[in-house]
Amino acid sequence: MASISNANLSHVQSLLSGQIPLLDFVFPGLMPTTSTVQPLTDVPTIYGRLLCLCALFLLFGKYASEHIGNLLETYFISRIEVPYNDEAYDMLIFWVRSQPFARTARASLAMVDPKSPTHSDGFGSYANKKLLHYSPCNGRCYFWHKRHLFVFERKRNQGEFGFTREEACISYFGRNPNVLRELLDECRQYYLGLVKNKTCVFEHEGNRWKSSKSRNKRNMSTVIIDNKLKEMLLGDVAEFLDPKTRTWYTARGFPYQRGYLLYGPPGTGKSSLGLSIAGHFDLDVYVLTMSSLNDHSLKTLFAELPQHCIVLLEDVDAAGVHRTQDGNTDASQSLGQNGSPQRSTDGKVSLSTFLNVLDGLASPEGRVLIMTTNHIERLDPALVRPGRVDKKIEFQLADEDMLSQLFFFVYDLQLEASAIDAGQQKITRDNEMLVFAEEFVAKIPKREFSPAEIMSLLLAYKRSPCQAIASVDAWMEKIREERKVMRSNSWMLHDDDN
Ligand SMILES: Nc1ncnc2c1ncn2[C@@H]1O[C@H](COP(=O)(O)OP(=O)(O)OP(=O)(O)O)[C@@H](O)[C@H]1O
Repeated sequence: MASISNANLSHVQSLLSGQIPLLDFVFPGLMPTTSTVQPLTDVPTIYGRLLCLCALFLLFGKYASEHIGNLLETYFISRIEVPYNDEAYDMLIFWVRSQPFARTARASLAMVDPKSPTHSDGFGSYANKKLLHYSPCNGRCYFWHKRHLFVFERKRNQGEFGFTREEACISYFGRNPNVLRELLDECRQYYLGLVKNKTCVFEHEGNRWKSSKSRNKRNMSTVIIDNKLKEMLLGDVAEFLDPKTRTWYTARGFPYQRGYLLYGPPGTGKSSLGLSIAGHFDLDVYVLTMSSLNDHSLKTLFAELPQHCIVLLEDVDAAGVHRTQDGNTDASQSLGQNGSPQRSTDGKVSLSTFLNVLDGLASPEGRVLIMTTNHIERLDPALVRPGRVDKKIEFQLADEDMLSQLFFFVYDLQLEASAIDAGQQKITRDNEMLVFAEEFVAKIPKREFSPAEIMSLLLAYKRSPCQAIASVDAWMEKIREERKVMRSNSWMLHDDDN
């Protein structure tokens, strides 16, 4: 028996000493491991030899599996990486979240579903409040889809400026890249279904745009401004977005871009109009917050804008766009806060960079810039010159026509609901509403209150036009009083500054 086992062992030993160079040939890089292990096969006892053999096979198994894994990945697996800052990332993640395999992943990311209610259902039950949704995270998920085996990988780590960065990749066992493209197209369709009738809003994280939220499209009819002005603006944007206009610009060497400055008192509908234009033309909105930018990030962000989008820069006067006292738009001058020129060493945006970026040399074509301000007089003339700002549109406090439109805007919908009982009754209500509207308009001085203020009164009595009319006097007193207090506070602040 012993002689058999000794013969076997010596056979294995000779086999190994013969096979190891062969293994090194098949699996390059294995040499250092095998040469370390080879002296161990000379161990005299049978148990020692068996132990060495086991260790050798384990090492070999580990190496072989890695090597085979790499081979498979290189030659038999197709893969698509999806960058975090691209909208394709949202497309993939939203789709993954909706899939059954996302619910069974062992490592998941939990987040509150923004669409779930944030309040109780009115009967004290919180069953549906702040529901969580889960998506696979930090690991691999295998799933079957349309008869193919896919792998979804996602990693989260700390990125620049303390922002969380993620990486995602989707791969499948096969050599046809179209299978992955078809899957991503399915993700795209799913995402487009989710954001249908929504305006996608992007904000910046460091030097990158990131989709922040999508909000319901705001209908143009919900922004009450002079109708002619509205039509002029819609016509202007429509003409700009027309492909023929692009060809016209290109033929003449003009940068294909458009800029609007909406100015006027607070609460007159400037931002609302910007968002409703985006909704009307189905454009995404990119919101710029100048206070968190420097020259480099501003240039990078403009360079990464897609074709045809709206760039919204609110309260541009608060970004402190000024000229130096010697009249230069020097690069060392920055868009600091409170309108005071600052040196660019503090990492803010310099006026000259801002103007260059607006001139469009580094930005993609087709962007529509909408800037809003309450103080047009504080803006540097260079900023608002034609070419940078093509149209300046003034927003005003509510006049007679706007007051009446706002009144009907709030109560007209109720009128529609009550129109179920149609006929004579409806006509009577219509007449009644006209009388109410006239009474309401007559009580409020023109150009004293903003549409936002008027809206706040009407919404407080949204079910009772009579009560709204009855409350007008007290409400005006309250608003005037509040304004006085605010004015005296701002003088006090001003005195303190001195
Ligand atoms: N012209 C308007 N028509 C309809 N709603 C309006 C109008 N103006 C203001 N509102 C309402 O008032 C609120 C504030 O409006 P918005 O933010 O658009 O004003 P703004 O002019 O941009 O103000 P600010 O200059 O302070 O940024 C919104 O809820 C909006 O619906």
